[in-house]
Amino acid sequence: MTALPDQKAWVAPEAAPAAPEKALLRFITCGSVDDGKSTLIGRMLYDSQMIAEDQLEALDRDSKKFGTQGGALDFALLVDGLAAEREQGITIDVAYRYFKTDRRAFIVADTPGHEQYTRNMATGASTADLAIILIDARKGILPQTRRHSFIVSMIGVRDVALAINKMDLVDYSEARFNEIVAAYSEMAKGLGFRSITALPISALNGDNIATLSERTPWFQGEPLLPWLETIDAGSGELSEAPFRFPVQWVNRPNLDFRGFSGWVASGSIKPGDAIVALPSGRTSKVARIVTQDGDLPVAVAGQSVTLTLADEIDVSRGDILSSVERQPQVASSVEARLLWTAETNMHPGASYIVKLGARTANATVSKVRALIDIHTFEPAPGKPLALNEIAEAQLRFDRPFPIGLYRDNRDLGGFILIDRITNETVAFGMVAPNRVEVEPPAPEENGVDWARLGKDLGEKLLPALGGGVLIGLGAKLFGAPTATAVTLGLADAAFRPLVRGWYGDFRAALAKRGGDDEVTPDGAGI
Ligand SMILES: Nc1nc2c(ncn2[C@@H]2O[C@H](COP(=O)(O)OP(=O)(O)OP(=O)(O)O)[C@@H](O)[C@H]2O)c(=O)[nH]1
Repeated sequence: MTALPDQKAWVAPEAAPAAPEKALLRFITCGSVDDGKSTLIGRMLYDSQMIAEDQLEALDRDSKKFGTQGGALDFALLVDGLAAEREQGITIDVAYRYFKTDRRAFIVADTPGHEQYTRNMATGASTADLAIILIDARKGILPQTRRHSFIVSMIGVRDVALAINKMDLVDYSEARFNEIVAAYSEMAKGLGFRSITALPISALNGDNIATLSERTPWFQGEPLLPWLETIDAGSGELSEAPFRFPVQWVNRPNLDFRGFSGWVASGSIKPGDAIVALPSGRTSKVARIVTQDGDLPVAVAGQSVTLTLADEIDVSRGDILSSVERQPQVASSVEARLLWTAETNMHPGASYIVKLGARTANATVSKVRALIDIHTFEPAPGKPLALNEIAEAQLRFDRPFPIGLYRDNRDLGGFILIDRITNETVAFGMVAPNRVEVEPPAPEENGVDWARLGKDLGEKLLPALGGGVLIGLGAKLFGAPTATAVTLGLADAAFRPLVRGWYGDFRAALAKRGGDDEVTPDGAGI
């Protein structure tokens, strides 16, 4: 057996005092295919000494068999667990990895770079506090970088690490790094990130991962792992927000105890505080905050507890207990962003099941207001959604829900749509203010450009026919389709070749529209 390379010790900076236990940090790695996501995660596991001796031996064996590094350790193999993806060399599912350093524990979602797996990426992002967006230093910003950045922002991730990877392949060029950072900052304007922290790295060689690299003396920032250990991402603001407690379970072990179990989605609560149960609107006061380790004097965002109330009010699974002064809206119609995740297209007007927290209802997409063009982030005319498309839409539920904006509270603003028959999740939804409504261009109706038709009639056909006045009158009296048929009927045999080509397009458009009695199926009428 070949000797394994020494596992680089991950040492916390010397001066750092024994840090208090930090909250778990959930993050996602995303980027285009082959940007090095799996390699980066493998490298982080390795540098934080999270790889057991036997795993390291297996990695060494696998690296020789499948690796891309000429026998040296190929860290991507630690993470790309599935046999199929090893053969194809791509990540096809979301792999969650747990690792910890002396100062923090992490859960990282490694998500696929391929476009058809955008939904997996969105799944990974839905629990993340932070995103590492990888960019191959040679390639710069790719379409997937834009798509992933957009989805990450839509799903509520506010802090981003822009990891410009494979710096070894661009000679650790400061100019190239700055160029990509500038382009990304420009692109990300309007995505609403709170912070973008750029780092030049080589996941393969370990540059700027655990320690600062001598090969980038120009880099003034922190290496990735120490930065991840200390960043305050995600939930800080939630403790300041109004109290929201989605009830996951009505806990009734005996006649003397009735508690409501769940987790504090935002804000804080203490015994004696007034609450309102939604959607019923009944009010009471918190009597006790019960946990396995005894009663608490206060519970804050992120804690799982059981609340007992001073009064016997009707509360069921899926209800929200809220602060009385600042209550969420209770609504049966919402504006939302939808990411379509099903292979089958959206059926306009169809009824889906909406699941928001522990509550479900019937839902219809009443209007697709605008599609979001993932390359320009600009809205385009709305239409039923296909796989991986994103739209701003209006939904109607058959009963009222307590809701909130997703960006304020994922628990009250995030939902999924489920197909009633296949039980498949067809869309992720986020309650969001509607920005725009884009209607399809008015003259184009049912595939027929009526304006162009009229223009062509006037400019080309009618002068030739010499019957302009009559046809113009016909158009006014009968409307455009009938007038066109009349025109065609009047056309002299001499003009038939001209008319036929033009008429063929027209007929195809009408056929798409569902046929028109005045037009014979094979065009034999002319
Ligand atoms: N030279 C160099 N190669 C790298 C670096 N990071 C990753 N690679 C190589 O780039 C290729 C792709 O890396 P992966 O980690 O599999 O990429 P990925 O982004 O996980 O790709 P998918 O799983 O297909 O989404 C592999 O051959 C890696 O060894 C780096 O910093 N420098």
